[in-house]
Parts: sequence; C-alpha cells; structure tokens
Amino acid sequence: MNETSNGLVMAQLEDVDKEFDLRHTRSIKEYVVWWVTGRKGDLSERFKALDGVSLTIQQGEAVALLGFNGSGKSTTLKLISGVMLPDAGSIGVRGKIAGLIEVGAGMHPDLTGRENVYLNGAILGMSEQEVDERFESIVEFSGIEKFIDTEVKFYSSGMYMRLAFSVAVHSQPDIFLVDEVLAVGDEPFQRKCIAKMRELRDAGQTLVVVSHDLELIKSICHRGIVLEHGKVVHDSDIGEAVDFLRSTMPD
Ligand SMILES: Nc1ncnc2c1ncn2[C@@H]1O[C@H](COP(=O)(O)OP(=O)(O)OP(=O)(O)O)[C@@H](O)[C@H]1O
Repeated sequence: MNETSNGLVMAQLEDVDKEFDLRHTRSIKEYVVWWVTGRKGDLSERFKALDGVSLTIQQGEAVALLGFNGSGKSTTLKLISGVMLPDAGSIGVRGKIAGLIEVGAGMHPDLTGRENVYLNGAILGMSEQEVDERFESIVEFSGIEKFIDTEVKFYSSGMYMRLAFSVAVHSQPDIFLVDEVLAVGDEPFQRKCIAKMRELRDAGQTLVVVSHDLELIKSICHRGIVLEHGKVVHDSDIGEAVDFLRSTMPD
C-alpha cells in the first residue's frame, strides 16, 4: 500500500470474497437417505457474504459502511480487523487497529475488569506502562469504577461495551472500527461515545463505522460505502450515500 494523491492508504481490500457454510436443517429421514445413497451432494451450501469487494480507506477518513441486514458490513469490518481471513482477494492494513466489533470479544470472563483492561490493552498493542498511565482515564471514561474489581462474567452487556470501548479509544489505534455494538450502551454513554468519535474524527483519526442509524452516521462520517448482497454498489460522500440507500428502500 502506498501514498495516493489523496493521502496515505490505511486499508485496502482488492476483489475480496468471503464465503460461509449455510447449514440446512434436515429431517432424520432426509439425513438417512443422504447417507445410504452414498452421501451425494452436500447438506450445507456455500454462501458468498462478500463478492468481489474492493475499497480503499485513506488516513483521516471517517467512513460508514451502509446497507441492509446481511449485506456484509460486519464481515467487512472483521476482515479489516484481521479476526477473519478472506477466501479470495487481498487485504492490506497499515498500523494498529482497534475497535468494537463484538461485545465481549477480547475479554476473559473469569478475570476482573481491571485485569481485562491489561489483557485488552496488550491485545491492542499497549505496553504495561502505557496501560498503567492510561488506566485511570480508561476507568473514568467507562463509568464503571465501582465494578472494576468484579469478574466481567457478572457484567451486563452494556458494562462490557463501556469497558471495551474505553480501552479501545485509549489504545490510540491507527484505524478505529466501530460496529453496531454501541447500541447496547445506555443513552448517556452512547452520547459520550458519539462525542468521542467526533473528537477522534476531528483529530484526524481514521474511522470505519457500521450503523443503521443514518442520521447519526451522517453526523460522524464523511464518506459512505453502500453494500448490497456482499457487493459495493455505491461509494460517495456520506449525504449522497445515505440518499442512495434510502432510494433503494422498499416503501
Ligand atoms: N460466521 C458466519 N457463519 C455463517 N454465516 C455468516 C457468518 N457471519 C456472517 N454470515 C452471513 O453473512 C451475511 C453477511 O453478514 P454480516 O453480518 O456481514 O451482515 P451485516 O450487513 O453486518 O448485517 P446486519 O445489518 O444485520 O448486522 C449474512 O447473510 C450472515 O448470515
């Protein structure tokens, strides 16, 4: 990945495919017939969640991935973050990536909030000293001071998310990814996260956000990429992308 006329490329997907197995529920009779007839055919079907996706994200861009349920937004984020590998095509990313993709991911249930801050911090590339220095601010932002020495298996999903979001924003990543998970936070915390994302955007942080809240996303992102059945069907400034998505909505 190189510098383009628009700036430094932070993430680049070229002709990426991602397939999953779609398992069909079969009756025992169907299963027995399939077995005795020599197991011809497959009880599961391959399904292309991403089909030839190419996109480039430059440094400092705040990009929204838009699309209806199942269009491939979260899969794209997971591929950028590296938690999933593509079946075809190539993916290049620059620098440290952090984000909130799945609530609870990267947290160990039997460890306390405090221990998880260190664990998560290490996963996100922070040294122990960096976590020490940022610990107070991480806990303060999360607002769960009282529960920081409680094992996280006793946390609510909102509390998990608060802690995970807080560690992620304090890890000073080069690319910050946020999936719908914000939705599990209560309104005051959601507002705090949104304000933080705008602050990061204004400071030139590269952001990739997935949300169905189109007005919210318009207020955070500059650019919108619309996915439909695993393909990029539109890529423009955010206002136009939201209009495009709305124009494809059934009445
Ligand atoms: N681990 C998996 N195993 C099987 N199928 C999967 C898996 N992950 C995603 N899929 C399928 O891939 C397709 C795309 O899913 P994805 O979660 O990327 O969509 P999305 O655009 O984020 O949807 P939503 O708006 O509902 O969150 C869906 O049909 C989904 O069922």
